[in-house]
Amino acid sequence: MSCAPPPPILRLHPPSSISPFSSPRRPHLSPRTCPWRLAAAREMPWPHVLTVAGSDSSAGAGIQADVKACAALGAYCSSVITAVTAQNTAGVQGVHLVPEELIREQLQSVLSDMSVDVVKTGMLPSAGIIKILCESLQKFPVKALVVDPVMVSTSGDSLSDPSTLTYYRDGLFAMADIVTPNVKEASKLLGGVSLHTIADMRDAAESIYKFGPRYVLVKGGDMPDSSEAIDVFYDGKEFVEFRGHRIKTRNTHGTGCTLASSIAAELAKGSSMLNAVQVAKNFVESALHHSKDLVIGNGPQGPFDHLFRLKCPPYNIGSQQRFNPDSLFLYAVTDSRMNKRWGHSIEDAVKAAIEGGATIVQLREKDIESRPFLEAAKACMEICRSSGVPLLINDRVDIALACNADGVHVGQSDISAREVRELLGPGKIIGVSCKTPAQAEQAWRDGADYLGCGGVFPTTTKANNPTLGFGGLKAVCLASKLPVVAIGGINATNAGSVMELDFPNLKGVAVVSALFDRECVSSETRNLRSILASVRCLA
Ligand SMILES: Nc1ncnc2c1ncn2[C@@H]1O[C@H](COP(=O)(O)OP(=O)(O)OP(=O)(O)O)[C@@H](O)[C@H]1O
Ligand SMILES: Cc1ncc(CO)c(N)n1
Ligand SMILES: [Mg+2]
Repeated sequence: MSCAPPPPILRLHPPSSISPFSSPRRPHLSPRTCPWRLAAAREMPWPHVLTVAGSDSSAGAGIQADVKACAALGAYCSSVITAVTAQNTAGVQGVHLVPEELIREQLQSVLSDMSVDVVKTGMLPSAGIIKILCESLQKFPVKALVVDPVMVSTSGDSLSDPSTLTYYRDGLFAMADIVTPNVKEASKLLGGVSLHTIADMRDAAESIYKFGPRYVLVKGGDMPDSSEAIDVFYDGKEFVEFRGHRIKTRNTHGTGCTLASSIAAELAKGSSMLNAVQVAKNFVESALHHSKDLVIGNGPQGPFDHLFRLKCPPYNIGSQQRFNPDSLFLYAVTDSRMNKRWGHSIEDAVKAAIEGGATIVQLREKDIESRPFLEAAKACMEICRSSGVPLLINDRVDIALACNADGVHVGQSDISAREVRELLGPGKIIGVSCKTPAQAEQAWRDGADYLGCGGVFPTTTKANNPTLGFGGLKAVCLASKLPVVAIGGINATNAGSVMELDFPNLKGVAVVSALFDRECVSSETRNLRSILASVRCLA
């Protein structure tokens, strides 16, 4: 079958009413009327954020920041430009508004054709522009709307007309999933109240919530004299304080735009709001950290590097699958002493576990020298890659980096998941051993992918490891926003009872001695897998 390519964009007709450069109206095509869509055998959805914002000539904030942040987080970003600003690291020198009809036209062009998941707004400089946006969103509803009510630049220059306040409060906010003012903007929205403390930020979030958004995040980036950058989140019932390290740097131009578009990107990828805000907050903090010493421009406030992860060594775009929590179903954790006892090499043990149906493997080698460990890890990587089973390394980030493992598992006394994430980059899997709801919360905040919770039963594999029982496991599962794998004393006799607990985020069991302190690792694994499968199907 031959597929016609998209027609070229021709400008053969007389100029339209909008500007001498605009092309004639072309019909808005639906997928069914696009012959070239048939060319794709398997269509892959691409999370899509549309930013409706102003251009920043210094490219640290505005549309330019939004496009970079979305790209860094794996979302496509289209843009409707509301204004063109002349800015640099010293401040805003000029602002020119795009004609309202052309803004309407841009919205129509993108929203009618491009399957936008989330709209994020930045600089909406006039009341008329907000009105046009509300109308367009009514015509083309999207999954979520993130409103960053940009009013004043950090340099103190005004970026919106005072008449917009009413249109934000009485129009756009009611359509918004989240509104993200900084303290100055929150104050303006509330008629000039002064905000100095966290308690003030909470009060402001509560008042702004009354305008109708589903969530409010009052950002504290500009709160003076704090070693932490604290943002206050409110969902109408509860407050959550998002606390991060305050990075000492002049390069904070565009943090607000970046935070809002990162939230939008995560929502477009399917995250919950709380998770999206946490990922966005971590992303801004990491970007500032990696950019703190960069120098661009001579003014007081410089841009930062949204694409810092491209410079991180293990950033292998496309080489890894995204973490699939179902891979925790039967988690095989190796132990060198057990292997020695049975005369197995690490490679043989891993091969046998995979043959028997292990769905993820962790090398937990506590008494082996670094060099032979790395050699074995490289060999295990080949085995795991060829079978599509992820391989994680316990604790040793250096070994994981050197063998390009799929991730690292850390305990409470190892370096934190946040630090591991910094070292490994975004594409790797990070697991954390947790015994309490508080540890589970921290692991999620630190950017981990899953929790190992135990010991569920008494175990001899790990010394001084208190037993949690089903009660402790339940408490962690209920508190955890991450998938959980149960560990500790699990074997063929009791694995079924763990799976029968049926907590939604309890994805599987991790086993050490039940597989590796045995002569035939593959048949032990096969047996355990069939026990697990008799309780729960692996999706
Ligand atoms: N120095 C810093 N270190 C760490 N995080 C910061 C720092 N400055 C701001 N942030 C964080 O960046 C995010 C954006 O908040 P901020 O208050 O700076 O927004 P904003 O004033 O709208 O930014 P801008 O207008 O410059 O784009 C928040 O999560 C805030 O906590
Ligand atoms: C265009 C634009 N949007 C937003 C901000 C806020 O940082 C800015 N400085 N410039
Ligand atoms: Mg801002």
